[in-house]
This record gives sequence, C-alpha cells and structure tokens, in this order.
Amino acid sequence: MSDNLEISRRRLLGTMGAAGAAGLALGGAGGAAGYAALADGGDDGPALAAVGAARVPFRGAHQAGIVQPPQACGHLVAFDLAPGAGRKEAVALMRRWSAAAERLMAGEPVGGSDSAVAKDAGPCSLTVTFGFGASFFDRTGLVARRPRELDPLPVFSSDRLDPKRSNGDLWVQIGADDALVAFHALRTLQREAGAAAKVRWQMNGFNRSPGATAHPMTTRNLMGQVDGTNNPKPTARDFDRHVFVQPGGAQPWMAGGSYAVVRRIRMLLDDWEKLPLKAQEEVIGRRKSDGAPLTGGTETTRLDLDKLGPDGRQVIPADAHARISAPEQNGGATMLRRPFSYHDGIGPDGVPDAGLLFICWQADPSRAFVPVQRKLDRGDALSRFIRHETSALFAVPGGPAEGEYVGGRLLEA
Ligand SMILES: C=CC1=C(C)c2cc3[nH]c(cc4nc(cc5[nH]c(cc1n2)c(C)c5CCC(=O)O)C(CCC(=O)O)=C4C)c(C)c3C=C
Ligand SMILES: [Fe+2]
Repeated sequence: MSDNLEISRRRLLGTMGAAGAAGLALGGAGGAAGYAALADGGDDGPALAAVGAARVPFRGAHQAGIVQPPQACGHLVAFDLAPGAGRKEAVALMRRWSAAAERLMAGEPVGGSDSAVAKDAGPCSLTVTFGFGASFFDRTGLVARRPRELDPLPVFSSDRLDPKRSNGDLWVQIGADDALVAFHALRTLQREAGAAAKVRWQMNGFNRSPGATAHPMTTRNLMGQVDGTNNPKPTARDFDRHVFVQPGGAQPWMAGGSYAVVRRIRMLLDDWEKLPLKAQEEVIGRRKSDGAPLTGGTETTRLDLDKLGPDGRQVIPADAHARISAPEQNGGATMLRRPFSYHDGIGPDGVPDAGLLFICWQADPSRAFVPVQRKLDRGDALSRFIRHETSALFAVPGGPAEGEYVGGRLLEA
C-alpha cells in the first residue's frame, strides 16, 4: 500500500476485505463495487465508499499534493499579507492553516465553527499544499532566506500575463476527489486567514473523477489529448533529485521542498476544434485516441524521434510539442506536471474561458520549466492554440514532522 494514501478502515470496510477496499481506493478507479459495499460507520459517522475513505497524510518528508495522483477538483488560491502584517502574523497564520489542514485532510471537523459542508463525505483524498512567493520574504523581513530559485521567471515572447492574477505572497493548492470537500477546505482556510491575509486570486479546476474508468487511466485535457503520459515516475531513480530540493543546499529550510510554477493557460478551443484530427495529432506528436506516439506502439512506448515516414519527413514533426518538451531534447530538464483543467464560462471576447491550470514541480525552475518553456516559446506547434494568461512561482517547503507546522523551519530559524 502506498505511503501516501491511507484508508479510513472503520468507515469503509463492511462486507469488503481490507485488501479489496485498499486496492479500490489506490487504483483510483473504484469501480461499481467500490460504491456498493458500505458498512455502518458507527461513531465515526456514516459509512464511506472507497473514494470518500481515501486519506492522504498531512505529515511527511514532503507536503501532500505533489506526488499524489491529481484529484477530481482543485482550487488554487494566492493570498497577500494584509497591510501591516509581517513575520509575527505570518507565523500565527501558518500555525492556524497547518492545524486546520491536518484536520481537514483527516476528514475531521475543524472545531465549533465548522460549516458541515464536508460532513458525511470522508477525506476524499484531500490535499492542502502551502507555498511562499518571492514577495513574502520582503513582507516578513526574511530576504536573506529567499531562495535564488524564486528569482522572477523570464518574460517569454508569447506571454499575455495579467499581473493581478499572477504571483502572490502565499499560495494554497487544494485538491480532493469531491467538490464539497474541496470547497469546505477552501472556505475554512479563507476564514482562518482572518485579518492576516487577503485573497489575491483564485482559480478552480478539475480532472476526471476516480471511478469514471474501469481501471486507472491517464487523464485527458480539454483539447481531448491524453495528458501526463511521460511524467517522471516517483519510483524512478532520479525522481527525488529532479522534483525535491536535496539537503545541503543554500537554504536549509527548503530541504524536502519543491518549486511550483503555476500558469493559467487558455486554450483557443474554437480554433483547435476546427483542426482535422491528423493535424491535431501532429501538433503533439501523439495519437489522440490513446496517446501513443505517432511512431507507433502504445501510450507508454518511447517516442522514436528519428523515425522518417515514406515521404522522408520526420514522423514526429520538428515542432511537435512532445518532441520539443522531452527531457532528452533539453539537456535532461525534468519536471513533474500535475495540472487541473478549468472552465469559467464564455469570456467577454465570446470564446470559452477554458484551458489548463498548468502546475509543474521541480527542484530548480531554472533547470526545468525555464529552459523547456524557452524552447516551446520559440517553436511549439501548440502555441497557435494556447495563451499563457497568468504566471506564478512559489517555494513549497518540505512536509511538517510531528509537532511542526508548514513553513516553521523558515519562520522560526
Ligand atoms: C514548459 C512546460 C510545459 C508547458 C507550459 C506545457 C503546456 C501544455 N502541454 C499540453 C499537452 C501535452 N503536453 C505533453 C507533454 C509534455 N509537456 C511538457 C511540458 C509543458 N507542457 C513536457 C515536459 C511533456 C513531456 C514530454 C516528454 O517527455 O515526452 C503531452 C503528451 C503526453 C504527455 O507526456 O503528457 C500533451 C498532450 C497542453 C495542452 C499545454 C498547455 C495548455
Ligand atoms: Fe505539455
């Protein structure tokens, strides 16, 4: 069983064996049986199906919400510290937020003021992840502890960024496999912010629900592509080195942490949907039906970047997104992509305000997101169909040990 997911057994089991129940939850699929075999939850509340009972630990070497499979619902919220608030207020805020996040992720009420919105549902794989933006260090007098990895991202020629919906002192990422559970966490943390911090921007996203497919499958984005296939696997030898800050660095408080680049990328769906299937597939270099490379095989087959077609041209075109972004084309630059789709209706321009809340995780953005985005900016076939509308970069510290709160190693040192 994964270290990252626990099952609230008393509320789940009933007629199922423990192994069966855990398997359903971890598979992320659930399937019909996952929703059928319910037990009386006794004092813990009503019984739960596998999706409701799945629980991610709050404490650990890394914060939750990085390596876990992306959940069905997501909220991304940036806060700015209130005028006059500094380090003392930030310490109190991170203590309050950490205490609330621990209870929320355990599926427990957050005290007398709990709104009951998530009552009955269980943890639903809720994760709450906290990050600090570059401006946080100015506001709290901690400039000497600001990592150089938080240096501003370069300006890319295709950027069309809205500064009001970019950056921020603090960032909260919420993910859950139930919309009410995710909303409950969002409201609770907004309430707990009190007078210390105000919401700067908020974005809401989604992914496929667990149980929608008979077995776990890579999700699709709103262009219809299978998206996430070639993500580095947590079991890979170099995964930790690429994604997490290693001990012994210039900012010891960031050991076990990671840097999140967050970009709201609008999809120009009216244009994309007019493109014939073959042309759509050439934009990415993979088949739309199953995500397999255009050079053949299945979804997980390696891309054959040298293969030529009968016409003597590269089967995976020179400007195909998957070619340009591949680590082997970028000196090994590797990031973990963990996005949510978003849809906020029709924009003032009359076209869908929909796309990808692109979130990527890495130990150092200057060796991962930045070089890859530089290259995509120069010649990605996908760029005709997308627009980067907001951008943010956050330092996400390691997970709290017993007795710690998130960010304590930065704020208390
Ligand atoms: C700078 C990094 C990246 C941005 C921005 C980005 C935007 C973006 N991507 C898709 C759709 C797909 N991306 C795929 C692969 C892929 N994309 C990146 C990086 C960025 N994408 C990487 C590193 C990779 C993996 C490359 C590899 O190793 O082969 C794919 C293919 C399937 C997969 O491997 O996930 C799709 C599809 C969209 C729609 C988008 C912006 C809206
Ligand atoms: Fe991509």
